[in-house]
Parts: sequence; C-alpha cells; structure tokens
Amino acid sequence: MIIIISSPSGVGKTTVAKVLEKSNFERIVTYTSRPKRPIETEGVDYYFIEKEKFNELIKQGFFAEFSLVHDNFYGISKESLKSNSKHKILTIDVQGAAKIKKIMPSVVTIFLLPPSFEEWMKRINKTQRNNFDIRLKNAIKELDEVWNFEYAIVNYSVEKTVKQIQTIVYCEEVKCKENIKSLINELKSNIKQYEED
Ligand SMILES: Nc1ncnc2c1ncn2[C@@H]1O[C@H](COP(=O)(O)OP(=O)(O)OP(=O)(O)O)[C@@H](O)[C@H]1O
Repeated sequence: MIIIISSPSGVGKTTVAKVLEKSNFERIVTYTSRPKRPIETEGVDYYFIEKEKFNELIKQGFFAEFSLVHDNFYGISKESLKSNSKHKILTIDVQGAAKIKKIMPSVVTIFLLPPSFEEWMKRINKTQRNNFDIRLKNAIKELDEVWNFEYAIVNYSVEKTVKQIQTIVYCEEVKCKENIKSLINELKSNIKQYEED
C-alpha cells in the first residue's frame, strides 16, 4: 500500500515519515536537481542529480510525476511506486499528491494540519526554511485542497499522528477490495463441490 502524506511546509510530514520508517514502512526517496544542503544525505533526503541528467530521465519516461519548482526539478520514479512487501510512505507537496492520486487511484492520501497558526510558525521557524513568505502564501491554496484528501490529521504530537496513520493502514487493509475476490470465488466453488459430494 502506498500512503501519501501531504501538508503545507513545516507542519511535520518529514518528521512523521521518519518515525514510520522505523516500523514496517518504507519511505520513498524522490529525486531533485537542487543542490544538496550540508545537513542532507544523498539517498536519504533525496537523490540529488544534475539538471541535464534530470532532463534525460524525463525523456526516458523514468518519472511517474515531476514538477519544476523555483527553477529546480522534483520527481518520483516509476520504479519506486512498484509494490513490494512493505507499505510505502511518500511525503509530497499537495499538487504532487493530486497528480499521483490521478495516475494511481489506489494510493491512500493523508493531509496533515498544524494544531494552530502559532504552533505552526514555531515549527517553521525551527527549521529556518528559505522563502518563508512564499511558503505561507502557497499554504492558503494548499489548505483549500484538504477536501480532495481521504484523511485529515491534526499533527498535535508525532506519536499520536503516527498511531493514527497506522490505524488508517489497518483499516485500509480490511476494506472490501479486489484482493478478496479470489477467496470469495474459491469459497463458493468449495460450497458447490461440497453440495455435489
Ligand atoms: N507533532 C509535532 N510536535 C512538535 N513539533 C513537531 C511536530 N511535528 C513536526 N515537528 C517539528 O516541526 C518542524 C517541521 O517539521 P518537518 O520538517 O517534518 O515539516 P515538513 O512538513 O516536512 O516541512 P517541509 O515541507 O518544509 O519540508 C521540525 O522542527 C519538527 O521537529
């Protein structure tokens, strides 16, 4: 199962995803053409690649989704969205989430909200992100997109948010979906066989 966690900047999606990674979740690492910051690690925070290489990969159809933000490319490889034994977590901006949901309707989308404006500003300030004003301006549009998500979690504490996401996954796993069809058919044919014997 792929779980998308989206939020405006500074609400806490990266922090929450890193905690989930310690249990049975694999964090999808995305690609960027922006330079690596000193605190970032290649292959953990992003795969950092040159712009030329990024263009080449676009032409090869390597990305499921990509976007150009402030002159830097960000993208998700098709390979990383393939299913394996682990649940996957993708932290992505609100617009990216909408694009992925369109091409992969089975993804589960979660929107994180801050508990209050004051608490949110404290968190943003802690990370000392650039383009603070632009991030806040974008957040107005992003907040309106919450209605297109399946779940909305107010990120009061990381521990509680992680528990809520785990609960969502448990519930999603037992939803009536395609994967029970073969079991239902098998049970029905066993009943028929039993009746005939
Ligand atoms: N529930 C929480 N309670 C208190 N602090 C939190 C909580 N969640 C995250 N934080 C803190 O808020 C700050 C921003 O978190 P984080 O970097 O995870 O946000 P983000 O949504 O990934 O932001 P961006 O989109 O800009 O990368 C960090 O300092 C983090 O430790």
